[in-house]
Amino acid sequence: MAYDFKGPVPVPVNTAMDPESPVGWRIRTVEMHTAGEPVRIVVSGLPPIEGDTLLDKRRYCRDSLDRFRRLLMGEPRGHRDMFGAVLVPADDPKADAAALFIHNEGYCTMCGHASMAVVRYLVDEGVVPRAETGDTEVNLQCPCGLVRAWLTQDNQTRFLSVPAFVLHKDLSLPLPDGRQCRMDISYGGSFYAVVRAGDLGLSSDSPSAEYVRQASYIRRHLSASGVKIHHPDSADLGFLFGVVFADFAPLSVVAPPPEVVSQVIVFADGQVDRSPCGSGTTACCAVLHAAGRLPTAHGCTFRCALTGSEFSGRVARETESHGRPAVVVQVAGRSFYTGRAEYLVEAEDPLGEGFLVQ
Ligand SMILES: O=C(O)[C@H]1NCC[C@@H]1O
Repeated sequence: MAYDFKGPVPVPVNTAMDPESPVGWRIRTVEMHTAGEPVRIVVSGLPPIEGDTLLDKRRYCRDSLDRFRRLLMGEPRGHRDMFGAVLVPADDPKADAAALFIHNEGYCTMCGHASMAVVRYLVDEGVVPRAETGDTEVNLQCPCGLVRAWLTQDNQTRFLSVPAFVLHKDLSLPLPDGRQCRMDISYGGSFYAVVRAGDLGLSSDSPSAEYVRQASYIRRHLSASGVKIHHPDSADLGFLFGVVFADFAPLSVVAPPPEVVSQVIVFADGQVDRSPCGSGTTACCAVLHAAGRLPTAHGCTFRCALTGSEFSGRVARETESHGRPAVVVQVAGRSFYTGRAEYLVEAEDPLGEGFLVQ
């Protein structure tokens, strides 16, 4: 499959234009999905993204180019649950390419489903030449760090994420009926609160709006109770990105390792993942491993309870992160093309910069 993007620096720069206005820019994208979750890959047409490191570039986009995120993610070009990846030159010499991730609220630090799509795209484009036999290795720099990935000959992607760890174990979450339920805060390239869906009365039949409501309750509770979320690598990584509602048995119960974990992930501003969420799966594996419930190398299927789409996940090895026990998790899935597009904004369009209906 051939697209217009060629080479490892995919952002042609038109410096004559005004980055303060989206009018006149022609932003080209390749549209994909991974396990049902959209990935709008921005391959060209954005203003120059300044910054020495990827985290600097992420900050620059947030502070100076956010109108482009809003117009690409918001309506009428996108929707509340749209997700994107912006390809930028890598500053890590070990990386083949780098990506920033965008969603309905901002810029996340890791994205498994989008990394899988970007890896396939980079190989199809020839940015990373496809191995004649066997898997093609692609090193993708993400804001959280370097992600090693492999594309198989039949276009499945698997990746090894950055070290994952449980930051807060066994926090107590008060429920409206006076009971308390257990919650962990776990890092899988982004921080997630991991709860058992059943403890909050949620099941695979529950509407997605109910998951969104409960995620917002959990966020409010964590923020009011002053739970600190920090990552020793960078202050930019230290924030709660989402909530994993998983169906595993209470972690205090002795049970065999799960074969299938059914889960729903809500992230950013009430955005609902259609996929099992690569970084959420990573965070979930770290919780299960820390609880002695997921031995190293035990393969597990992670299924999105809303769409039925699946990733496989397993702890590849134990490691440590700044003196804390951690694990390297491997996640695998598959991405598909859905189209390509060129987006523009007309000067007379009062809704040109995009919007979201609450
Ligand atoms: O796969 C993932 O990691 C993600 N999907 C949407 C939100 C997360 O970044």
